[in-house]
Amino acid sequence: MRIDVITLFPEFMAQSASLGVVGRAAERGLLDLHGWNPRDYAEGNYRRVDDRPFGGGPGMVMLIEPLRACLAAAKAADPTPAPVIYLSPQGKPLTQAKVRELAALPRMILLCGRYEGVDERFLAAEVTEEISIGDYVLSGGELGAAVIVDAVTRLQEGALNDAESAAQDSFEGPQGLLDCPHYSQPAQHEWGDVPDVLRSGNHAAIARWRRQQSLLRTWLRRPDLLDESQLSKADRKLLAEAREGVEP
Ligand SMILES: NC(=O)c1ccc(N[C@@H]2CC[C@@H](O)C2)nc1
Repeated sequence: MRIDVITLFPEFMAQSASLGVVGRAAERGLLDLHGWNPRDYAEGNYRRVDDRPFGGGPGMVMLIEPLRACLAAAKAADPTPAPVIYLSPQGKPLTQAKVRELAALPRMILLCGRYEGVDERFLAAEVTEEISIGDYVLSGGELGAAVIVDAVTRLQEGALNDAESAAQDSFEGPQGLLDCPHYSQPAQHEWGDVPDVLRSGNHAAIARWRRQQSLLRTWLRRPDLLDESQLSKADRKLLAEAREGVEP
């Protein structure tokens, strides 16, 4: 997958995509990441990318023309069509379903704003969709872009080996349940022992326990994610059994 990021801080994107699973995927050619800096496309000896807002008020607004030239350069670099996605608190909240949709694309262009934001006329003319990574304000869209790069890259075929299978992650299953608890060495510890079932070698029992824990945890922590009408008969039975004696 090719991802082009328009940002005043391309070095930030390069660094965040050089680590761990994403870094390895990039090395494997599963991610082709390019940074584009609007300042490189700003005219004049000050190379302005921002200016004061009409109507007054604090802060600065990113100008149309440097962004327009920068986006044109990114598009000219590769003929593959791509949605232009603007990161902002006014965007549609990012979900794993949206991540899966984006991960299936051959390419996307991520636009990261700074200051008070981008001239509305650029957004109206060039942006396909706005995405928010949560209901809070950041100083730039780069962290949102890094979140999207990470989330879509780990879903690329070959990015994760079996042990890291994405399917075990929260929100990954068909019902989008939270992940179950995980344990490793030591089996006994002053903070508690590993549940016996996990050491039983009984893979059916282990899978059942993990599913039950995911159902219970989702019910306790994120009931908004649990649509019981969508649960199988087996899952409803597991959840009922787990609920006994548990106060939400
Ligand atoms: N919640 C989010 O996804 C988010 C995205 C961007 C952002 N800040 C940038 C700076 C100026 C404007 O481009 C928007 N804050 C929050």
